[in-house]
Amino acid sequence: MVETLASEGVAEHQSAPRKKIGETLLRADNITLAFGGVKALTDISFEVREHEILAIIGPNGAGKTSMLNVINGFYHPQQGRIMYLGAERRAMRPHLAARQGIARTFQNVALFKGMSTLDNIMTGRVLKMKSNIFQQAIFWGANQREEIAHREVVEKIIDFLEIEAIRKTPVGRLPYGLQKRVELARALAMEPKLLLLDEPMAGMNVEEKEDMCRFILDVNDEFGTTIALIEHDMGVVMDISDRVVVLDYGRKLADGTPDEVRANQDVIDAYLGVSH
Ligand SMILES: Nc1ncnc2c1ncn2[C@@H]1O[C@H](COP(=O)(O)OP(=O)(O)OP(=O)(O)O)[C@@H](O)[C@H]1O
Repeated sequence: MVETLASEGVAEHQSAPRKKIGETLLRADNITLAFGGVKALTDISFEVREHEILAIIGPNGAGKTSMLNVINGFYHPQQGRIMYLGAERRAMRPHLAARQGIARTFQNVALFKGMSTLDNIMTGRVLKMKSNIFQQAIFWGANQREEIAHREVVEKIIDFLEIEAIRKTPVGRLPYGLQKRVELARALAMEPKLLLLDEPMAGMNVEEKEDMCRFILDVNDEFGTTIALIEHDMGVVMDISDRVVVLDYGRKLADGTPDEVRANQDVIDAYLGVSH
């Protein structure tokens, strides 16, 4: 359910400058994406700046997930282009986008349920591994050193996200909030420049949401990771975002700071259901 902009906590929020936002990391220029007769995105342009937390919001079906799928190369728009790290990005597959530093989590947790937390997070290192599985099977010398280096990165992330206690637990046995945290850990294991989070708080209770908010802010602060997230909880969006892009029926309705977006009449109308 989409909450209204007047949800609890929003009115009191004062956005305080926390950090220095950098240059444009990624820019979407006039993106149009259609599935047959359904236009999911129409002429969408916005940018994601280094070190910021950008929220993409909008009612159900507004095109938010489609936009993330365009950014990570899963969908190829019929029109428009993605500029990334100062250059136009050619059509690519998600694993190539991942190699370029774009990692994501999914609306419904997408983990290997029978595998442990540790092994799931290690899969986030696969694209960074130099040795192939045959070399790893022999496991000596350089391969051993590489394995140890990857483990060190993963151990740091486990420590950072406070999931030591569940490192050996199969993720299918974990409560939903912790599964979401493991998915975040796996995305972080890719050491992304741009982290895409699709509804990171969906289905969580208040306490789990507070934890996830804290981890998102910490990742952004301590690793300097740029984050673009989709979230329906307006209290969360207004509290943690530097900027907000609002989509509605596949079109961009507004783009600005939380305060600007909150005061935008088109946004208020869309959320209060004024007819178009
Ligand atoms: N693979 C697809 N095939 C056909 N139509 C699609 C596909 N993906 C998305 N759509 C359509 O595109 C529109 C935008 O969907 P999208 O999932 O991007 O919206 P959303 O804002 O993420 O919605 P929600 O908040 O419900 O997740 C919808 O009308 C949806 O039905």
